[in-house]
Amino acid sequence: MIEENQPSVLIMIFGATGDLAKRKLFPSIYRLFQKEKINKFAVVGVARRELSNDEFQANVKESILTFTKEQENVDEFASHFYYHSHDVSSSESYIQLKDIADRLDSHYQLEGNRVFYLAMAPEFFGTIAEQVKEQGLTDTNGYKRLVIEKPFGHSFESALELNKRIRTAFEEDEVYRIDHYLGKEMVQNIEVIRFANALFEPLWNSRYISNIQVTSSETLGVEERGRYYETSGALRDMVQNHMLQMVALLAMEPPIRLTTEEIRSEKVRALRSLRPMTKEEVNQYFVRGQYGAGTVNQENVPEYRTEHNVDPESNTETFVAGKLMIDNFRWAGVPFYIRTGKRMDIKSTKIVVQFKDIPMNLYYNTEETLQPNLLVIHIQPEEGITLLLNAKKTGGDVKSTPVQLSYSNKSTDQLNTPEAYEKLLFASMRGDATNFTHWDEVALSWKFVDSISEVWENTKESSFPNYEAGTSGPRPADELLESDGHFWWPVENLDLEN
Ligand SMILES: NC(=O)C1=CN([C@@H]2O[C@H](COP(=O)(O)OP(=O)(O)OC[C@H]3O[C@@H](n4cnc5c(N)ncnc54)[C@H](OP(=O)(O)O)[C@@H]3O)[C@@H](O)[C@H]2O)C=CC1
Ligand SMILES: O=C1O[C@H](COP(=O)(O)O)[C@@H](O)[C@H](O)[C@H]1O
Repeated sequence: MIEENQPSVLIMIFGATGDLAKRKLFPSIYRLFQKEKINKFAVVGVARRELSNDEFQANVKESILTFTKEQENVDEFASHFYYHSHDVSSSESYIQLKDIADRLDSHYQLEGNRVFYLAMAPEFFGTIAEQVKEQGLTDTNGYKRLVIEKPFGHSFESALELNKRIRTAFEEDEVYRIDHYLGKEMVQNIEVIRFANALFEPLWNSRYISNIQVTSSETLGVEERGRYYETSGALRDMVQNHMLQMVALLAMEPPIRLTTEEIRSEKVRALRSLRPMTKEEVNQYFVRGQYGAGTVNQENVPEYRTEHNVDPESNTETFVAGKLMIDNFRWAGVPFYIRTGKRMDIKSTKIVVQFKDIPMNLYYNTEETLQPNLLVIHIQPEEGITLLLNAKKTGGDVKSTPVQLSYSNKSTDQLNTPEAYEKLLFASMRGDATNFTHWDEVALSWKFVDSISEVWENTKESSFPNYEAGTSGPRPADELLESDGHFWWPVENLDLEN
């Protein structure tokens, strides 16, 4: 059941001295507090290093100032934070944590509601879930929920193993697997655009749509995450979760109701319809890349293989492009192209829906530049929608010209959209699991991605590095579309401002 606003809750953050807690979690909880969405709450931060409550609260205040640039009510806010120095493998430490939790529960009247937020390296996820149960932290009168960060496993087998361990302590409906793309405003908007518009709903199928392109490009490199990224690559880091989640939302059938269960079940059906590939077909449908040295935002940047904690002969992909076919009645024959990479020319996530040409175009003779209709969903950095149409060129002759109808979220609502983590944290407190990934989605995504990684991990890519940093990726990614008679719509030309 989804609770009303102002849930009372004790949040236990495992990994409270880490990067995610500092950059995303403390600022998100602060914004919820400032918006008065929570007032009866306490946070226990858990990590190995020794800190007093005062030192921890000082860290929280510094994070608020750095990442929100605000400090109103920050002392009062930080007074809700407590710290427990803890090694995740020590049972004794969980017993002390239980004592702290019980005391805060009664002090703040939190009704026994507990969110366990795992913001630590994934190898600890299973142990923490088991320990919080064994040491009685989950024996509570209120709800108990586990919010779990990515990556959820490294393959289908490892995800299955992790899931079994978690499920010894939490039911599936108590597990909130984070995919932060599902917290993004315009990703959540996909369903509304599709299902609330008479203009699009009837056209959303293979009769009218030529292809759909989903691009998520980053200018950042691998930064300090070389050790993790070497075992992950762009396929596991971005495709298994964010990219396939966006495809599922674009491809799913309308749910019969807007409930968590109905939406999830339609997403699962869409993922089940992904056309499987044989080993021989993988490189026909998918292209991998790795960045070489280049220039990004006027700065010279090194090649991936010389980044910190990266093998100088690394076979890890930092770029993936792929063609997904969804073998069901609605999408037969319509390619869904996806593309994601690090150190590309632009930071941008966009979806382009390309409609088919009309059967007979009266303007072919007079106008060479007639374009297909496009619906562009701008996920980030700008948020909005653009519809590209053809209209009459002003003047005497009957000639057509492309025109754009644009809606920008920010300029229309005059609001800063809430950060994804703020929305997801609040949803987990309220028991709304709609924008978290169900185990069935995770399992299907891993099975699909495993079929690609099995081939890539067993064949060294001799062309690596095959794209220069600061570009739009390797040439074979363009050829993937050209062989179907398509091309990638250039994301920079589709900006809302243009
Ligand atoms: N950072 C980000 O932007 C994102 C992170 N994530 C995910 O979030 C999770 C955390 O990432 P991030 O914050 O970057 O990681 P960090 O390495 O910055 O933080 C790890 C945290 O774990 C604690 N820790 C490590 N070992 C132990 C132990 N044995 N017992 C108790 N605490 C321990 C560390 O504290 P101490 O050293 O004091 O013990 C620290 O608080 C990962 O799963 C990551 O994949 C997902 C998306 C984005
Ligand atoms: O999950 C991840 O996402 C980020 C990209 O997120 P965005 O919101 O900035 O688009 C990516 O940099 C990171 O490697 C990956 O783990």
